[in-house]
Amino acid sequence: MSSVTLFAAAQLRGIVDVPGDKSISHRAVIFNAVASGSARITNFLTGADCLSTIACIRALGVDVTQDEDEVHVYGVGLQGLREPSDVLDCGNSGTTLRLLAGLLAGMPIFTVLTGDASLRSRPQRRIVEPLRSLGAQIDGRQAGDRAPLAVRGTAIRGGSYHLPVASAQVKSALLLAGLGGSGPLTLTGRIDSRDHTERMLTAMGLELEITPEQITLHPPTHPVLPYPLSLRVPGDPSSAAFWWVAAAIHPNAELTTPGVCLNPTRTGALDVLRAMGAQIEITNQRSEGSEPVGDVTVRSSVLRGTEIAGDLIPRLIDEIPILAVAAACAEGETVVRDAQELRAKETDRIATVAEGLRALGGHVEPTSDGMKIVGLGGPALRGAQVQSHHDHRLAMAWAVAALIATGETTIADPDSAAVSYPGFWETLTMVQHAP
Ligand SMILES: O=C(O)C1=C[C@@H](OP(=O)(O)O)[C@@H](O)[C@H](O)C1
Ligand SMILES: C=C(OP(=O)(O)O)C(=O)O
Repeated sequence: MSSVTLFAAAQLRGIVDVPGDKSISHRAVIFNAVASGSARITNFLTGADCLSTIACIRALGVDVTQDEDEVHVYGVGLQGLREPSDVLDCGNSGTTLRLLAGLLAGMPIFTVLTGDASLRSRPQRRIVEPLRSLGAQIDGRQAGDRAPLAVRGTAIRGGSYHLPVASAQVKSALLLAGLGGSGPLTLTGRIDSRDHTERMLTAMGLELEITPEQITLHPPTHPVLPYPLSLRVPGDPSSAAFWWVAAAIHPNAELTTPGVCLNPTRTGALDVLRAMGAQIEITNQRSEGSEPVGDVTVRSSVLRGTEIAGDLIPRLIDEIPILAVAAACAEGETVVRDAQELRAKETDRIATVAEGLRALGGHVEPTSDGMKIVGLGGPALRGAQVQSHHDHRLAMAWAVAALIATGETTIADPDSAAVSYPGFWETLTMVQHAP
């Protein structure tokens, strides 16, 4: 489909089972690939990014079966990955490329990691430099800053690294390299990004010492480690956020997203929506495997502007495009700061969010590390032609805007939503027609 045309919705109602979390789905396959047995993963995200991870792991000689959202991974142990006969295609997925680069840095095989045009334009020095400091032999275009990356697996040293940016991909790449290291690896600095890697590796029997200041990983001393980890993947809060904002900005709405991951490193969007005055109810809070989950209901709300900055940023980085739509419909100004990481995503999301919101009648000023949005004082966007630039989060953010915009909204390249949210467009129709 080259474009989709949408109109405002009369109402939004229903229970939306958002797909499994993308970060946890990637990790469940990658970590279990080097475990000492087989694992069953349910509610796996079948988005294109996680399917890229499965394809790469299979190319490394690991049996992975997939039947809809149920995946079985037959782990080969830390010594068992096979050298692939071709390059590994990570598609659009930064998580796939960066986590695999870290894991493969310490394996006795040669691999080349590449991806689509967007992924090949994203910075990789952030993983290449720290991995090299641990002894990794890794190179790529632009002195190692751009994929394709060539990884000549070698002995990895223990040591320490100070993370300058709060990136879970960098943190995880280093921890995965450390699994094959000759001694403990300590990470300091910005370790406050999503912590699924730490939770899952701990659940797989590895020894991690975690304090607010540092993480130390001890390489496994027994071949039975890591143990396989079967799990049900909780719902993805980054996907649920589209429905939370849709319900908050629409004047006749109530949407519930059950079973969403409520890991505190992921709940920044809920905190911001609450600060903006959104009516949010969280029920049925429980633990699923290593993660807290709960059911989130959001109702029509009157929103006011807020500040999104500092430590909040890593807790909602992927939700900024949809939070910008909420800000455009609020009363007063919203300022996003400290979010220069947005420029290193599938698109430069400071530039592309500002462009799209302006086309829809929003008042947005991009800044070097974020944006200023002067709200329209209510759901007063107007339909327009908007670009998704093949960025899944933009395609879905503009679809939510269309639900309250006047006239018709045409979104180019809507299929990119399937990178993280297969079924998004069907659900968009469903919530408008639920009784
Ligand atoms: O580790 C992960 O699963 C992810 C980390 C984040 O990226 P950074 O590590 O670049 O912040 C996020 O944007 C991405 O969607 C998923
Ligand atoms: C940035 C994202 O993913 P990745 O870095 O894995 O491509 C995203 O899903 O918004």
